[in-house]
Amino acid sequence: MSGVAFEDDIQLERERARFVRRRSLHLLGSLLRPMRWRFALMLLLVASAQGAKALGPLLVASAIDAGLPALISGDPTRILLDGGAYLTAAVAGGVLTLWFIRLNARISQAALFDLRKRVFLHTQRLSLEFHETYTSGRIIARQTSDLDAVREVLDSGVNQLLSGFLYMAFIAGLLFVLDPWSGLVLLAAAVPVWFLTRWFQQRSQLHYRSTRVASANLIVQFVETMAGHRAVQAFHRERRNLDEHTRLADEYRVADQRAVGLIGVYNPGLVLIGNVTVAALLAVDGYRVFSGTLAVGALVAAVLYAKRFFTPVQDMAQFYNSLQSSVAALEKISGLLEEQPSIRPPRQPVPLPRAAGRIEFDDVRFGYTPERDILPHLDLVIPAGQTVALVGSTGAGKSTLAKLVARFYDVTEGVVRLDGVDVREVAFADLRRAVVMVTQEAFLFSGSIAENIAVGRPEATREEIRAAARAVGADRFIELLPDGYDTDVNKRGGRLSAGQRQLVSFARAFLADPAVLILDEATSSLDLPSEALVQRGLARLLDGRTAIIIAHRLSTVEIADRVLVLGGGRLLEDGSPAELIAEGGEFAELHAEWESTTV
Ligand SMILES: Nc1ncnc2c1ncn2[C@@H]1O[C@H](COP(=O)(O)OP(=O)(O)OP(=O)(O)O)[C@@H](O)[C@H]1O
Repeated sequence: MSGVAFEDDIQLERERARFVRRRSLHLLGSLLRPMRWRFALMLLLVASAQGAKALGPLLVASAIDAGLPALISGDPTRILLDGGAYLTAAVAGGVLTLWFIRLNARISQAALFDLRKRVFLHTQRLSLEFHETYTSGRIIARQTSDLDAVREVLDSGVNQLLSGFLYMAFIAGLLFVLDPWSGLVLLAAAVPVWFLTRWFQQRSQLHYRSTRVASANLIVQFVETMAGHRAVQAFHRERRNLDEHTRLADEYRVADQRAVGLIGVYNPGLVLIGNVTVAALLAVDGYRVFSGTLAVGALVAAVLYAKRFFTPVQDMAQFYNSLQSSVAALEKISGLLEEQPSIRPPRQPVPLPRAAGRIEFDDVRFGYTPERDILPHLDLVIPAGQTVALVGSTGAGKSTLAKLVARFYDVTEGVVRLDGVDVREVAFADLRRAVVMVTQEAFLFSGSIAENIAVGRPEATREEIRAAARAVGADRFIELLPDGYDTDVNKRGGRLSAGQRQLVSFARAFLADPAVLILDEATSSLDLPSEALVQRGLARLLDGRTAIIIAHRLSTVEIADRVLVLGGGRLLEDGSPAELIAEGGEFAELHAEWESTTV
């Protein structure tokens, strides 16, 4: 399994390329399998339509060589039959084509619908660890441009490629039946076409891979700039971002230009080979007609076939680029789908329907990467109902410790327990109910305030939502909003301040009513009235549950039962705020510092 590991590589080594190809085909197969009978019917329709279309020149030859002489000697039957057959074949070809295009659209749209859903479901399932490194820009590229590339091929792939291929096969076959010598001339022309196509294939595959990588890089940079536009403006990064964007856009331009440039060689090459073939046929067959070994009708049919033979090649070549980008897209999507969540649900979950909230770190060691331990060794017990403030310098490992309790990551060694049960053995649903993490950003989803609070417990009634808001003191500002609880948070007038967002996220957590609450306190300083409001809301939220607060404020530390000072991933101090101040260690210093800045 390699997942998304090699998705930026332009040139894959042989073994890996084969693996990636197989993975894409497997994905395609799994998408089409449920519709295999419909797919088979479509193939049959495509084949029949092409067969009917290819009959034309043969009937023309028969009309000229047999029908015309019979007509001249007074018998119109043969030529009428040939004309009728020609008409029937043309109508049948048209009707069958219409039918298979419609069927193709149904099949391809159903497959895409399935794929779109799978990609969404899967990315949602992947663990935080994956999302932290893969970036949302890439996910967006997978969901948008890559799915579009796959759509293009599924929509017209069978139509262009398969029908083109079958048409050529029928033409070659019929020409051999009609006149093997002409068939041989056509076959000889296929040799340079084959070499030219191989050349084109190999180059365009490389170029198309680079265009996909370049387009994904562009999207990543764009999303990052837009998502961080506040920081961009605050730090006047516009110029630098523009330079970066220009560089990436230029890479994209160059890559695309190279890819398109290939068609400029390939297409005229094909046209040339086609024309030379027609000229060769005219020369060879013309001589044979002259010497009486070939009928005129056969010559006409051979020329018609030769001209028609190369028409689909051009279409197929044009289409080859879309196919390449679609193959590259499918390779990436299949890689993404191959990624496994690093946090796995337990095989035999221990039920924990109503946790009390006792947390225990037993001999825990943890690092995000094998090279570096963030928490080298931690033993810690937090009794149920205790409010713990985590303090420490930046990068000390406070968020990391909190993430281990919520099982966003698994420990490298040792055990984290909730109510005595290893968190790795608790069913996801129970763990998510028992442990809720309120992050600094206080993320709001699009929708109303009420819907945003209900995220904590989707089945909550309006009264329960109001009660939660009331409990944390969010009701007053909500009722003053234009539409109260129904105010859309993304509309003007519904835009909330940092403090208000915090209160909404508290109400959400209150409604969820977890046994353990983890709170990454916002570092941004609120003004004093908001801070007082948020602190009151917080106090009500904490009541009766275990809480771990990554604290950045004096007022928060003061409501904690216990303070843990973390430094370099180790517990440096542990005690009640009063005890630690009396001891005069690091916390006492920090406390004094906070006190001096808040007055
Ligand atoms: N996803 C990650 N992958 C790799 N390293 C990480 C990851 N997240 C954090 N780290 C590293 O782990 C260390 C501890 O980070 P953590 O976020 O736990 O610190 P913190 O004490 O919460 O800091 P802050 O107060 O600044 O939020 C840091 O050195 C950081 O670089």
